[in-house]
Amino acid sequence: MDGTMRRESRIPKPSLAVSSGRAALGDKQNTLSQKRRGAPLETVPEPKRTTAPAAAASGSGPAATGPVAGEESWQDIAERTGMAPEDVLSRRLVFKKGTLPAKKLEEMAPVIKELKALGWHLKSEHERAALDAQQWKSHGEELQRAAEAKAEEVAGQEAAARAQVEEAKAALSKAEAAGAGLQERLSEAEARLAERDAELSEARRALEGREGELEKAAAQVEERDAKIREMEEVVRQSQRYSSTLQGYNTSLQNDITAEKARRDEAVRAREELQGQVAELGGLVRSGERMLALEKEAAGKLREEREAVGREVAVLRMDLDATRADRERITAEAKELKEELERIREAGGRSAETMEAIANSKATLEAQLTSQRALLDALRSDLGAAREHQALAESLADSRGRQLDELKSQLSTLQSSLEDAERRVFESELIRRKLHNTIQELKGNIRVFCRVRPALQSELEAAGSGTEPVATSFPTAGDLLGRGVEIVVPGNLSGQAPQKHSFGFDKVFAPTATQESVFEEISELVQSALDGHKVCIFAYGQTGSGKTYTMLGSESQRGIIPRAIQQIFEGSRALGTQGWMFTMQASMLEIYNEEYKDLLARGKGTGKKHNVVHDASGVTTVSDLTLVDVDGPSAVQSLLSRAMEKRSVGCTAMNEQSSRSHMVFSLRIDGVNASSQLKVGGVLNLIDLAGSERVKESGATGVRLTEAQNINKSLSALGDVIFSLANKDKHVPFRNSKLTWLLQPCLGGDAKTLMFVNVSPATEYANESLCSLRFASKVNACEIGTARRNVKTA
Ligand SMILES: Nc1ncnc2c1ncn2[C@@H]1O[C@H](COP(=O)(O)OP(=O)(O)OP(=O)(O)O)[C@@H](O)[C@H]1O
Repeated sequence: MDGTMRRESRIPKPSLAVSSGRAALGDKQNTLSQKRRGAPLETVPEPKRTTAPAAAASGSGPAATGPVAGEESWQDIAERTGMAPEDVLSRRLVFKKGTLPAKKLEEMAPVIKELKALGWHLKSEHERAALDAQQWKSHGEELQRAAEAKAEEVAGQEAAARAQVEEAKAALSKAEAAGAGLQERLSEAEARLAERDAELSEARRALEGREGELEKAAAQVEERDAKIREMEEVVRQSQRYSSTLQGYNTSLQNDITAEKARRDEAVRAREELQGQVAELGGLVRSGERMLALEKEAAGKLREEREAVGREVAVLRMDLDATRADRERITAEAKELKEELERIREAGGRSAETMEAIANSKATLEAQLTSQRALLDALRSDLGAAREHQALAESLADSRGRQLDELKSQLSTLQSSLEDAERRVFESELIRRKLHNTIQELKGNIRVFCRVRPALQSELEAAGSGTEPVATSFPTAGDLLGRGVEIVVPGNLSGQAPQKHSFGFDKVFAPTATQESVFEEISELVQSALDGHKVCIFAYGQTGSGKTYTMLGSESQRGIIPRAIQQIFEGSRALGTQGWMFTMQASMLEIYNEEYKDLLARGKGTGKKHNVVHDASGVTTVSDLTLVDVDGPSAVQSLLSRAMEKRSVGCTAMNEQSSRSHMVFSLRIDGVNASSQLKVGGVLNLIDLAGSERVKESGATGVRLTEAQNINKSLSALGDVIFSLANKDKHVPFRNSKLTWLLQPCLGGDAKTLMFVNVSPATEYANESLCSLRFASKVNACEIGTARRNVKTA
């Protein structure tokens, strides 16, 4: 309920008790006076009649002051006569002429009585009216006082409300100012965060750059390592060859002083190189250690960066929360403002609203305080994060400096390596030259051994407790890179396992690639272009990797395709010196002691062929298809054609076993128009069929015949080699088609290289031992000095 109404109801109201006898007149008078004032009838307050005037009430006063007891009152007269006071007052007494005064008095007596009663009545009415007026006056005064008090109260309330409104306004503007400050601080914090983010991403980029440099440095170190290994290998070869030099032909006595000087030079160079290698090794190791430290530091840096990133994320979350709070506060302030507006508009002065405003203000203040605290915390967090960043940056700087140092060390290393490489290259040239001279003078067949990797089937076949691999390689000493050891397991008759060591011109371990193998023979291939007869053949047990070494596959190209490519590239290079080359290729196989033309077509197929060697060492195979070739692709298509025809079968030891000896022959004729020189070289590349223990392979039928023929021809090859080694007068070249075909290579003026292919499996250790023994004999076999076929045109 409205407070004003409550207060008005408390103001005393004069009560009016109207006597029933006077009601009509009073009502009439009231009505009249109201009409005169023009005020609405129902709103006129009725004065309260207290008591009648004392004299009239008691009736004990003199006649002049009140009616005489027993006299009729005006009310009775009016009731009786029905007259109104006006009727009495306006009545005129008319006497007949001559009426006596006594009579007149008598006639006048009732009128006088009526007038007296009316007079008394009017007097009492007047007194009553005066009393009422008095009461109305005091009531009016009371009302006036109440109104004044109320006005005062209202004015006080209004002033209080106004003060509260002012206070709320001040609180609001304070809140708004605080909000604006908060906003400002938030944007500042955001700007700082953005700055921080940019700094962080820059640091991250710098770090990535450093990481890239680290990787590059690591790659360089690896490259250097590989080069050092290569250098070590070269040094070892130098060692080997320098020691071989000592034992060589006494016929070189005259040259020995010069050779010795050269050898000493090589040894000195080698020692110097060894020293450099050791030094470089130390440098590389320290570089590696530094790199490891660097990597560790980079890892720490990365962790710190991640920690900073996490802190930034937390800060961002805090900032979001602050932003949400700020928005909430802004919304509340807005609501408050709206509320104030409403209050202002309504002019309401509700104490509750004021209280609510005060409460909101207090809440606002509390929130502002907490926001301020949060901002302080944020600020301190930002400071800490900045410190972290500075630390990370200084760390990155020091890492950068270390990296620069490392780089400069690496460049020093690089230049000393380049220097060492140059020296190694020079000494390698000397070594090769020396080696070729010795080889040519010595005139023996060179032997390279290649041990293939263990096949999955071999690893699986090895029983538990049996070592699947029987071969090993010396890791130091004179035989490093050219030695191979094989352990032949013990047998049931009590024979203990036996280890056998062999040394060849070169030994390729299972890890050797096709490329590295070819690199070793490329010079030999090159000499075919110079007019030499070059013969490279692969010998070994079935499944030991002969075809893989000679032909390889599309992705792992072997010696034949690589040699062809080199010959054509070399011929093109010699073209600039005036050389013109023509080349003819042929391919044959010896299958079951028969020559077969692998390039024959139509009528040519199935023809019988004979081999003839003329006095000048030229070998001719009758009716053999000779194809002019002008590039590697032409030869490649011939190879594919031939391989389709070659006799291949599945044996117990090899799914794709070559059942024949395959001979690829490239005749190279060169003419130099300016020097009038002619050269005639031959490149024979031979993939022999594999030796096989018939008993163990369990071959029958066709496979048995093939195996017998293969073994027979290989044993004939052995006989020829041994005969040559013994310097027998008669060498049984004619004992097989193979030895007859290879006669010029084995016993003539050719440069011959034999690959002995070996399986590493313990299962085939006995066969491998046989192959290695055979190869050893071949290596010791002297076949004469290689001769270059050069004539004047
Ligand atoms: N160096 C090597 N690296 C990987 N695999 C090899 C290697 N040498 C040989 N092999 C694999 O060994 C298996 C036998 O090799 P390959 O056919 O060359 O033997 P082979 O001596 O020619 O046998 P055969 O005398 O029966 O013809 C093949 O699967 C071949 O791919």
